[in-house]
Amino acid sequence: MSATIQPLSPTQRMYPTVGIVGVGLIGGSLGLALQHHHLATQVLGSGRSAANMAEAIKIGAITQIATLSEIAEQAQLIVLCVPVAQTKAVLEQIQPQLRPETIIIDVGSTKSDVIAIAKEVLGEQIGQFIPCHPIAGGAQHGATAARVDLFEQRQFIICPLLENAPQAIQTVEKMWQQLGSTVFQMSALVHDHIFAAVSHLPHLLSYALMLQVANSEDAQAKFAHAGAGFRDFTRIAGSSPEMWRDITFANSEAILEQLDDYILILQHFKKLIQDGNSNQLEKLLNIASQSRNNWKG
Ligand SMILES: NC(=O)c1ccc[n+]([C@@H]2O[C@H](COP(=O)([O-])OP(=O)(O)OC[C@H]3O[C@@H](n4cnc5c(N)ncnc54)[C@H](O)[C@@H]3O)[C@@H](O)[C@H]2O)c1
Ligand SMILES: O=C(O)C(=O)C[C@]1(C(=O)O)C=C[C@@H](O)C=C1
Repeated sequence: MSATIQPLSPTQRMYPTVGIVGVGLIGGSLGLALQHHHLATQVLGSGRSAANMAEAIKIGAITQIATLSEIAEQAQLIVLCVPVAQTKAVLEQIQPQLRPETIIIDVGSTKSDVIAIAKEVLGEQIGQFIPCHPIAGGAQHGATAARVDLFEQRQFIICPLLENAPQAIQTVEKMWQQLGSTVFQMSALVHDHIFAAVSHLPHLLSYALMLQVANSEDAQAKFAHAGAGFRDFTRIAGSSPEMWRDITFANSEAILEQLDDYILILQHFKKLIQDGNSNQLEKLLNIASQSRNNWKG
């Protein structure tokens, strides 16, 4: 845990120059945190929107705006913090200048698709790519939403490739531990299955409920009187539509499985309500309530 990890001296910095591609919520928070913990001397940032990059400089998330070529030439660590469907375009631009000692990691919410793209673009250099995913975030997006403490007391997942050097994985692990995260390793398949259930499906459900209420004739009255339950359930419906469109299609197989199971439960609930079967409904609500109350998340 972060409390037991000693800070590094400047000479021990693992990656003196870090390049962040996509300086939004995650990229911006990483830039702030790396500098706060003195883990990088220079943080180069590359992005798609000039206004967002200006904000990234203003809040100090990056020390300099750079092109992808400059990042590939100068950074010891490159972190891809773009929506997952942008991975291919970014890697294709980095690959021609990629130095053999540079490590690339990503923070994408899906892993199998990102790994397939990285293998396709990087070919024999795939060992330099370490697939990652911080389980930290929020519904706001862009550099304005960046937070220096975003990764503290959060999980960080690595889905190592056979081609990755153990030493390179250890260095990435150590960096995220210094940022306050607890690091776990798992396969991409297991990762995508788990997060389809506990992250991707909940986001789709939240968007769906928001749509249902917003599209109803008396939407104004509903919004005017909605309380904490609706607010909690729909918080994540304010998340980036581009990011969630990409995640949904990147992990569609696992998400569809979870969606089918969820629909079965909803249909079962519907039948119990139609039949007036309050005993059975209460039994199921009890199981769910106990599971939620026992969950330490
Ligand atoms: N938001 C979360 O809760 C969360 C949590 C964990 C992981 N992630 C993953 O992190 C990544 C970034 O998410 P975010 O929440 O920071 O989103 P964000 O929208 O805040 O930031 C993404 C940034 O990438 C930039 N960008 C998009 N395409 C680009 C391109 N081709 N080249 C350069 N920059 C480009 C955008 O302009 C934006 O500033 C996504 O892959 C997402 O799946 C998000
Ligand atoms: O805190 C939030 O709002 C989040 O949705 C964060 C959250 C999640 O827990 O589902 C979202 C996407 C990720 O890839 C990781 C974390």
